[in-house]
Amino acid sequence: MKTPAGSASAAVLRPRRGARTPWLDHHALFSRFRIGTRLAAMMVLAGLVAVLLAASGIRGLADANESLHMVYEGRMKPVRTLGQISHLMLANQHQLQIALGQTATGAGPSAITLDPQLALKASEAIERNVHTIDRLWDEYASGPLSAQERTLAARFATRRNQYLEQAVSPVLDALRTLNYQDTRRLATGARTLYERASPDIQALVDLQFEMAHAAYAAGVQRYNKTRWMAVNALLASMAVLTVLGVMLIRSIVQPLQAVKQVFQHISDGKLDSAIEVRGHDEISQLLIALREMQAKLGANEKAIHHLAYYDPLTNLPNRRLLKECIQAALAASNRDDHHRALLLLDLDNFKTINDTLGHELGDAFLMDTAQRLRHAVQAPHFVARIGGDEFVVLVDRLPADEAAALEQVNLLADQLLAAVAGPCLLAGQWHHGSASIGICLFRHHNATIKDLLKRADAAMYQAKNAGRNNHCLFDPAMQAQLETRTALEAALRTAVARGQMELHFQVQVNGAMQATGAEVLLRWNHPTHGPVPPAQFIPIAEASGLIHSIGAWVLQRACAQLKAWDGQAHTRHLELAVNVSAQQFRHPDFVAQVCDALDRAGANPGLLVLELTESLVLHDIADTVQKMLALRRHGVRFALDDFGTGYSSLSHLKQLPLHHLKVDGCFVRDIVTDPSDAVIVQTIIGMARNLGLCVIAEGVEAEAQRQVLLDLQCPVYQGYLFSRPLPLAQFEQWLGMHCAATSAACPPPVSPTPIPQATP
Ligand SMILES: Nc1nc2c(ncn2[C@@H]2O[C@H](COP(=O)(O)OP(=O)(O)OP(=O)(O)O)[C@@H](O)[C@H]2O)c(=O)[nH]1
Repeated sequence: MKTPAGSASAAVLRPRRGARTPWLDHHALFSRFRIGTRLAAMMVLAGLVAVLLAASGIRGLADANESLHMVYEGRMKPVRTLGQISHLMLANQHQLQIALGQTATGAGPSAITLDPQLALKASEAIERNVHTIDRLWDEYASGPLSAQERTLAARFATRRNQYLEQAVSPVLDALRTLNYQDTRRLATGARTLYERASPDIQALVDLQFEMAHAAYAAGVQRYNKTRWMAVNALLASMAVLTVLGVMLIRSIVQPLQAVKQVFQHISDGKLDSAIEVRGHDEISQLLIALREMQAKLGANEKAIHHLAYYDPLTNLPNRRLLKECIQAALAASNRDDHHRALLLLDLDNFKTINDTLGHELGDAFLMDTAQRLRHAVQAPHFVARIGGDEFVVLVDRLPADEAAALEQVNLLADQLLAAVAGPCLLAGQWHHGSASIGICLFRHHNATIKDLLKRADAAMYQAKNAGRNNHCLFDPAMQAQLETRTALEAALRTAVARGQMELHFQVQVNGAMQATGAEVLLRWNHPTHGPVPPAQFIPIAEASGLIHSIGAWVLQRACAQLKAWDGQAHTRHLELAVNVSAQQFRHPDFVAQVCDALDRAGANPGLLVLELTESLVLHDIADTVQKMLALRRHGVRFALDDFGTGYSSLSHLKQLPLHHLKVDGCFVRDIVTDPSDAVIVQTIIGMARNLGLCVIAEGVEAEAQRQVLLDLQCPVYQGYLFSRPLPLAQFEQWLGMHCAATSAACPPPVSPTPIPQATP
């Protein structure tokens, strides 16, 4: 039997309280959402992070661009402008030097004049430069200036105005008048004013460089800050995304591993794992489906186990489970000194309940009996139904002392018999059952399961033979009987082929002592055991299934005999009655078997009488009638054997296509002395007459019995008074001696006569 799955498996799938694994908590959080939703959320989050990082990068680039712009536009352009102004002022000095370089000589020192062309050119260039300086300065001064710049610019503007007004304007006049001396003097003054203004403009330029450097440093700082923020944001978002990603992956992978584990448990046959579902996602739904599947598989396995190990009718353990328990008891008996016992309980005459009340009530009786046995047998003992009306009780842990063990087991057997004997209401009537119990004690693993069951079976048969409703202990002598039975079964298999089987014939005569037929009786002459009684070998043949081949052989021989007698005048009228066992009759091929035997022999079917017992006929009345009618259509006749001992009802009799009723010998035995037997026989004869049946009285052993039967107008007799069953040759001899040349078929029924007074 399967043991329940270990708690380890449950622990894997359902962590202990307070020791919950982290993934399950993540799972609890995550599994509230579907996996698709989780993945989409993760992607959106990653997208957002990417957008934020890109935005901060773009912003950093914009800041850097702004810094560059500031350096160029704000500082480099003024530097160039101021440089141009300085350059133009220097260029003016240069023009003056050129103009002073070529002179014309007049009378006296004051007669020296400037070259008109060069003077003109210089004055025009200086004028242009002055205009350009004005424009550039206006351009510079109109731009955004810092306070320091404004201070420096104001100083430079003063110097420039001095330069223009005190130097440039007079010098232009001197140039136009070509006055060398004035031009030379004013040029020197202009240089002085230029040199005074030049440091101011240089200070302005230096300031621009300082401010450009400061703007550059601010740009670098902003760049570093942006880079720091970007890198940190990237690292932080990567860390967050990694943690979330790992949690997301674990929230999917680990539950999937749990699913895999559930599958593993299921494939290992552990179907009671606790599967905890804590979310609503796809895996949770899968786990729910798995839990349902596991529950269904568990239920199916239980059902299969129950079907395999329990009897569906009584719900008691069946033979298979019993064998496993006996095996365990045998193993345990190896380790201790306890006695143990098997009690095989077979209900007495249970077939009769089936036959008379029907199978349904038979089933009800079995269920009721099972219930009683269940109550009578307490743990550690064990009761099982092993088939039909057979139950086995395994008694565990009896005392080591044999006498004490026997005492206990006998007590239990008495209790079981009392339990079976309790009243049971069947079809409105109280029924008291009884049983026969075979007991077999064992210890120290001294037998196999088969041995033990065989021993209990042998003891049970002993109890049956001892009159039923009792129990019997197996003893080794029974073992010998068992072995004999086994040996007989082996010998029986080859008995027909070896010519050990023989038919004997017991004559049946009419009132005029004329032979009307014979009953065929099978005899087995065993080479070493001698003649084996039918009561001994027929049950073996039935139990082993050999009855089919033996029965077929008997039919073939009987038909061959009918054919043989057909050729002689004094035997051609004789009927041959063949006993048919229940197993043989129930075989689906029985009708074909009989027809085949008749056809092969070419015998007259009207002379073949098949003898059926009441219990056989009533077992399955519909099947019986169907088979009898099929054979009847071929001309075969039927006799109801042992009539009066069973439970045939008139309604059953009416349905059966019978030809003979055989009155059981037990009514004939005391017919002379017991008026009730005479009344019974007379009633049977009267009834048979009314039903158109021929009566044959069995067991007629005395002339007085024959006389009474004759008075009762019994038409046919059989018994030792006329002849014992004889081998063929002696039977034919008997026929020759007693009724040669006489012909007598079973006479028609006659009207009943009053019952004669029995003589004491
Ligand atoms: N109702 C019913 N009958 C069953 C079931 N299984 C077997 N049987 C019948 O039980 C009967 C067993 O009969 P036996 O034990 O051979 O004979 P018996 O009449 O009990 O006679 P003894 O055992 O010799 O006292 C047979 O007729 C079977 O057909 C079952 O499940 N339900």
